[in-house]
Amino acid sequence: MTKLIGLTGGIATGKSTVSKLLATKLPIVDADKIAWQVEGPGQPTTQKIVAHFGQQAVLADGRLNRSWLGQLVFNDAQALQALTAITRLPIQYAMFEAIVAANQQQPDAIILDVPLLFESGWQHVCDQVLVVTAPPAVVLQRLMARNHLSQQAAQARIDSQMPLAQKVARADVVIDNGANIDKTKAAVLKWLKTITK
Ligand SMILES: CC(C)(COP(=O)(O)OP(=O)(O)OC[C@H]1O[C@@H](n2cnc3c(N)ncnc32)[C@H](O)[C@@H]1O)[C@@H](O)C(=O)NCCC(=O)NCCS
Ligand SMILES: Nc1ncnc2c1ncn2[C@@H]1O[C@H](COP(=O)(O)OP(=O)(O)OP(=O)(O)O)[C@@H](O)[C@H]1O
Repeated sequence: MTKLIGLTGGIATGKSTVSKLLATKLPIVDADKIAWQVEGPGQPTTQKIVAHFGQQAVLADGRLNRSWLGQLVFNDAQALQALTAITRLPIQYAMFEAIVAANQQQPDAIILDVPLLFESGWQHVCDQVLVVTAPPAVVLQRLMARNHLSQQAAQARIDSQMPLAQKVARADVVIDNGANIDKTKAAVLKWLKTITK
């Protein structure tokens, strides 16, 4: 039977990097990608975001104004809670659809790449949960570089999530992505052998 494998970790620890390594062997359901679709121009969820946060939440062409909204919610816990209350269920529903579609190929496992896996309760339907980690200073540097954020803005994003140590404590498997990518690749391939036929 197809296993459901949760893949999570702190922001910018390297979930997408690990997910890309796994994607060569297993189907991936990517919650961030699904969120982009659910929050696309004219989507019901986008309309609800505008109704709550105002017209500034979208750009002139109807796309979500991610930098404006990110700046707001990652510095205001109540705003983040309001956004999550609007987006959580539509994202989960779209994820169920993607899981059903992936299951048609009867793979050994389906990877659920979900940044907010524990916060959303997905661990309860997963056979195993993989948590990707890296040291705090490395995470901060990677986040600042990738998203062109100041140290303060990057730290605010990190602080808006469940602490990484709590995620690690709940992991079945910890993938350390603090060093170079070759080390991570070796760990991922080793784990993969335990899952695939
Ligand atoms: C706030 C938004 C507009 C910021 O967009 P931006 O392009 O700058 O960031 P991106 O979407 O790439 O998210 C980056 C990371 O932020 C973290 N993050 C995103 N949403 C949330 C949230 N609701 N709570 C805590 N952390 C979050 C995740 O680690 C994610 O990987 C965007 O993240 C969003 O719409 N979030 C709500 C949807 C959601 O919950 N997505 C997560 C799916 S599990
Ligand atoms: N082992 C590594 N060595 C150097 N840089 C890395 C390594 N792993 C990932 N990175 C870089 O760090 C940044 C964060 O990685 P990635 O996007 O995979 O994290 P993520 O956990 O998916 O992030 P988010 O939670 O924001 O979606 C990216 O710019 C990526 O290229």
